[in-house]
Amino acid sequence: MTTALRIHQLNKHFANGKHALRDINLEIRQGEMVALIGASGSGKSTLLRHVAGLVVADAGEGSLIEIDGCCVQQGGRVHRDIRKVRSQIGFVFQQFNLVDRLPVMANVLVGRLHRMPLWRSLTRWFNAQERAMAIEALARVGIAECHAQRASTLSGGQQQRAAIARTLVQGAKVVLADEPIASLDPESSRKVMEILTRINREDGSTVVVSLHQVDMALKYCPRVIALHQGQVVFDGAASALTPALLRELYGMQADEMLMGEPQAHAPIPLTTAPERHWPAPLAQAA
Ligand SMILES: Nc1ncnc2c1ncn2[C@@H]1O[C@H](COP(=O)(O)OP(=O)(O)OP(=O)(O)O)[C@@H](O)[C@H]1O
Repeated sequence: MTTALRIHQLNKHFANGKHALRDINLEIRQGEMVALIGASGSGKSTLLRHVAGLVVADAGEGSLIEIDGCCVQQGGRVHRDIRKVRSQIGFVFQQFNLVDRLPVMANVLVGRLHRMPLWRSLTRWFNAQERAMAIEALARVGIAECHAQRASTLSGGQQQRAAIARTLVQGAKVVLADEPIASLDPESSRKVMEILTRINREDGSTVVVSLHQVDMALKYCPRVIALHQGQVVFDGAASALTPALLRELYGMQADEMLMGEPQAHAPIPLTTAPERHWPAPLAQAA
């Protein structure tokens, strides 16, 4: 299987001196569904933003990020062809990043802009085929009937689904989702995770999703990468990440990571990862 994402020797110091990412080396194969977990401030967003080329790493000979063999950034410089590489990357944000006053359809069609001739992207003139594609994407995420509504009139969960539809019309090979369920209720969270799983399975897209809730990571993602203070402290099968190991890695912070939102309904398992039942706070698990 080909490598979808390669990160080599990545370090990031912010201007205030914070060493946010430390010697990150990772390889993610095409078609994997991977959870990025870690306590608040562990570096999840910073890492995903580097992968999308939104933030540059420390200057350094060896540092490299590649998507599908194409350079995103190297040695602290974003590649000159970053626009082309970015067209392969769909980014789903915690706060959806939709234009509130525009209809849902127009928000979704934004995903096509990079594939259109310049004159059309400037005038935002979309043809019938593109519109049909947007409706189909909205149908896949279950909100086709909302296409004409202003984005601001949708619930949080529906807005996040519209944001995912935008990555579908974009044709992104790699979907990076940064805390996509952090501001959603349990039912909406479950729907969003199931949609991401379906995209991964049906389209073969690589999905990397950062999550606060360990239970959601284990439920939906066969592979988990855990960050702690900017370092990768675990990278392996979800089934290997036991509560004891989590406590070893995070100490008291593990309790907070295990206390996800209670599930409104028992979710349908969609991954090959075994169903896991976590004792609520780790403190009680010993
Ligand atoms: N622009 C910045 N300038 C300085 N420090 C920053 C900046 N952005 C992030 N940091 C710091 O880098 C560290 C990692 O932050 P990051 O947002 O990546 O963590 P996170 O794991 O995504 O956290 P959360 O789960 O709370 O979103 C934190 O200590 C944060 O304060």
